[in-house]
Amino acid sequence: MAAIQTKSLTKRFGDVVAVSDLDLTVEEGEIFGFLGPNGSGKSTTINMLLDYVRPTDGSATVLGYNAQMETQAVHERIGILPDAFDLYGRLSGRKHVQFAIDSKGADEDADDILERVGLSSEDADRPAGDYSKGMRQRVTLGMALVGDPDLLILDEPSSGLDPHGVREMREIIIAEANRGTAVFFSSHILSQVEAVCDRVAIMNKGELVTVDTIAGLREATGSGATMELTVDSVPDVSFADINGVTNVAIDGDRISVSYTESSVKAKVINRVEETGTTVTDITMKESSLEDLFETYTTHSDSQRTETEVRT
Ligand SMILES: Nc1ncnc2c1ncn2[C@@H]1O[C@H](COP(=O)(O)OP(=O)(O)OP(=O)(O)O)[C@@H](O)[C@H]1O
Repeated sequence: MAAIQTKSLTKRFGDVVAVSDLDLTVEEGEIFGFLGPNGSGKSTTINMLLDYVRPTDGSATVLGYNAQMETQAVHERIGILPDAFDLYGRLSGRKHVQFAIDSKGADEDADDILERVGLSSEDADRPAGDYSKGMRQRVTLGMALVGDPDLLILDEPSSGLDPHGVREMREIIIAEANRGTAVFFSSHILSQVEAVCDRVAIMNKGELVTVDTIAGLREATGSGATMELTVDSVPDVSFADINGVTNVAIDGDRISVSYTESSVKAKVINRVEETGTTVTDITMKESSLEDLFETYTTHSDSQRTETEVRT
């Protein structure tokens, strides 16, 4: 059973097509990144999964339950970290978590949950009105973890966090996934997605432009990595027969080889050294996730398909 499955899911607000014909499957236990620039339809999709917004067309299931017809069953089995959740300033973090435990009828220990999200006992007893953004995120995430959900839906879990907070949030997400929980999270902080996600979907202007692993995206866009070799003499070799080499450029004593498969590196170096040339230095340049993201989302026509990207 899929954690999330949407079929032709569509939402129009008047003339604006916020989400168009979305077919998406998130498997059980998977960490799935839902990416896209502002206004690309991420929140609207999440809101349809939670039945906060009704689709114009299409359907969605969450943990096998119909998101529109079996909303209560969905909400009982998932944990949600909304985009902007206000804590009650006068209540402590511990009281918030305890409140979530009581209202879900769960029998968990608030302290265990607070420990899982890294909120110290001292901080947990202070009023939430005094909390930093990172501490508020921890409490909200703690509330989402109550009831041991099979799926966590996190809308921009890292927004407003400093790099340290982002790293900690990432560690919490990985720890929860290791407990078997599927995690579906929207983000535009691409480096975070790269570090934790099994797969990512990229939305642009309401349309799904691709679903793949990060490695798969690199391969599909041909924007793999470049290895630059500094050599003591320029060898007379060709790399054309090496699978995965996409470009070769020679400039003085430097040979730049772009490739999409990492096995290429050793083959290229061997080929150069077989000619008697000595490689004196090697530097690597991987295209960043930002580059990949740009490739998929800055196209003027959002109707682009995976096949077009590949060519
Ligand atoms: N209630 C609404 N009424 C009218 N238009 C809406 C409504 N909600 C969203 N939209 C529009 O739908 C489109 C998708 O918005 P959505 O909030 O889903 O994008 P997003 O990818 O979550 O963006 P962000 O990263 O900024 O949160 C936008 O053009 C937005 O203006």
